[in-house]
Amino acid sequence: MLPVPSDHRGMSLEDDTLKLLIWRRKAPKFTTFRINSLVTTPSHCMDTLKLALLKLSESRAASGQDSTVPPIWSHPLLPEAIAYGSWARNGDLPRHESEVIVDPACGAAVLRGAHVFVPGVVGLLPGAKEGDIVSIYADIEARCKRGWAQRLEAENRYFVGNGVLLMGRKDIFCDNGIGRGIAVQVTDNESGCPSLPANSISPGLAVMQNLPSIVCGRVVNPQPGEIILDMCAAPGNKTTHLSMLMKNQGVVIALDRSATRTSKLRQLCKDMKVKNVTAFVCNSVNAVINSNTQIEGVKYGHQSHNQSGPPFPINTFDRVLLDAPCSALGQRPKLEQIDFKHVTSLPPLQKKLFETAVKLLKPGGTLVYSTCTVVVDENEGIVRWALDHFPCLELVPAEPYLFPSVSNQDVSMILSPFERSCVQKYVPHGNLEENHCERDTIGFFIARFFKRV
Ligand SMILES: C[S@@+](CC[C@H](N)C(=O)[O-])C[C@H]1O[C@@H](n2cnc3c(N)ncnc32)[C@H](O)[C@@H]1O
Repeated sequence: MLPVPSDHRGMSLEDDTLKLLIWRRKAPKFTTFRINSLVTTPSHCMDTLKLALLKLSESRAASGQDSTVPPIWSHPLLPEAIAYGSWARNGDLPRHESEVIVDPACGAAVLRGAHVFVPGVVGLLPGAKEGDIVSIYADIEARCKRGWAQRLEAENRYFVGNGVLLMGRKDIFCDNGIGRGIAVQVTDNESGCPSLPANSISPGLAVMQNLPSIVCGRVVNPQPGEIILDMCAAPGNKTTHLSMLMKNQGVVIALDRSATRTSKLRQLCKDMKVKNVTAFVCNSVNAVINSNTQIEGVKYGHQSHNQSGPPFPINTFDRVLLDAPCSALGQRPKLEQIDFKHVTSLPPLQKKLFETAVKLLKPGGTLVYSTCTVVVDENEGIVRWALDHFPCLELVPAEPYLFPSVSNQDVSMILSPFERSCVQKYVPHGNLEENHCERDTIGFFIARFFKRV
């Protein structure tokens, strides 16, 4: 069901895909990190970030830009979450004659504070040369082939920032494949998000993670010594959070269908000194031993587990996180068009994965279902289906709550008032000027179930 439901805080997004598109294009004004308490403290990371922001602000002051250091906070309920704000802005950024066209993913990265790397560039006007001051536009309609040499019409492009061109066409669109390095040093982006150097916080000390994803790990609430399944785990942001909450004690089994993403997960575990995660490349739909072939008496104790991959016997895990593959319409900034066919193809896969999750969960265990989308069929629709199909499941409050659930007509027809009060949903809201890190964030959905004994 699209578009997204209305929001009780005021703005209705029903039947208004355009508003969703506008919201997706804006970067949240806050950049959130999750601190790895296995190896560091929030205050250490906040001090490091403060220093990095101060340095940036000095260089901005030197070039005459607004240099008020963005605020930095730690979250009162989630000590592992810290966030910093954006540069203040008086008026619009100037637009320059010389233009660089980038692909939508590169455009979104610029809005998040990145520079423009060569592979992201699709177009540059003839005659553009190193040292030119340029405006950067994203090719939101995917009109340009690599090497494009004209201006894009206003309705097909989206302004993301300004910068200094560091190389000309010849180096960017070189004949022998794709060049490397920074093509445009971004001096100001449209979102005001600071361009902190990638290594501002050493790898392993913290990861950039949106606030609702951090809440999701807390809703799972894993305990030291338990055995946890993370069914769609890569690249491991939530897996490593679970492990951190368990103080590295117990077992986390991380599954993902993508081998490349699973390698990233393993690397993240290494960087973060996470020791109780074992990862497997696996289609999680098939992660349960078929009931006909179930091996009686196999115990997945903490010792044997490291050697034992999927499929697993039924009733194996204390807690299961199903952070499902989804349409990701809550992710922002995103500059691509929405692929509606893809959106409608997802609930059948989500249901198959859910069915496996229920089988693998121990009676008395906790199942958390989450997505980073705002589509009702992928969220409340799955909860309704699950409650109707699995009498063993009970919907329980997805605490801790940062956001109350959403009430609107669509959702009221699917979930009862009590059920609506249990789930947690982050949705776009009307006031794009909202200035709060819990409100100006990504779209996300969390539901928690208890499996009756
Ligand atoms: C929302 S992302 C997971 C993000 C991850 N939980 C984190 O916090 O870093 C969804 C993941 O599901 C994986 N996936 C998709 N279909 C799957 C399947 N049938 N079995 C296992 N993983 C699957 C994708 O490869 C992708 O990595």
